[in-house]
Amino acid sequence: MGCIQSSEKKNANHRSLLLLGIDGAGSTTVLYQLVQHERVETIPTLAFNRETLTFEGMEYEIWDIGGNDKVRPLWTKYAREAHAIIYVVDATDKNRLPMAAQELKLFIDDSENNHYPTSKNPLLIFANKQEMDGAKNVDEMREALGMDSLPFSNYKIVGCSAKTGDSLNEGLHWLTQQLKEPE
Ligand SMILES: Nc1nc2c(ncn2[C@@H]2O[C@H](COP(=O)(O)OP(=O)(O)OP(=O)(O)O)[C@@H](O)[C@H]2O)c(=O)[nH]1
Ligand SMILES: [Mg+2]
Repeated sequence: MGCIQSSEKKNANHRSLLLLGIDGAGSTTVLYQLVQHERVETIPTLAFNRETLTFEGMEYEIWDIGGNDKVRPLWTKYAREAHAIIYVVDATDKNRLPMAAQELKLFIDDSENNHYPTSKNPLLIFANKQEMDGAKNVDEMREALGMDSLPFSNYKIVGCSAKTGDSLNEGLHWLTQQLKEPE
């Protein structure tokens, strides 16, 4: 296992995305909804899943890294060559929201040490499982994740449901706008 390597990197429309989130947040479900437009039965990701997706003219290589606490230390290793991060949070899991916030902060601190420019690159947060009762909305998530104290100047939180596919494309559309070369 190592950092992201790609022979396609020279393509001006190629971008690597890192899909992260603590275990059970739904990152693998997000991945396959984006790529296959269907909800797949998942098992916990022990290492990573890698898929490619063409979206609005961008050729994405998406790396979904497991969120189990044994795998989390690998997040920063994959971050070096990523152009953007998608962080998936289970908006219904109030007990584990502090952990999701803490892991995002740790990732950022660690990434800065690895020279990953988290303060410049865009961050998309999916507040997932919105179709369930009691899911926290975007404002509640911003507060729960302590976004005001994180060094991201360019982030967006999108409420979504990976189960139904709702609003995933809205999030990816925003990210694509951020990643396009200025004309
Ligand atoms: N209700 C609901 N369940 C979801 C949604 N997204 C994912 N799930 C469920 O949440 C569970 C975990 O989903 P995964 O996609 O495997 O989670 P993960 O973040 O990849 O977890 P790890 O691989 O362990 O890091 C599964 O039972 C999914 O079906 C959603 O939008 N709504
Ligand atoms: Mg997974």
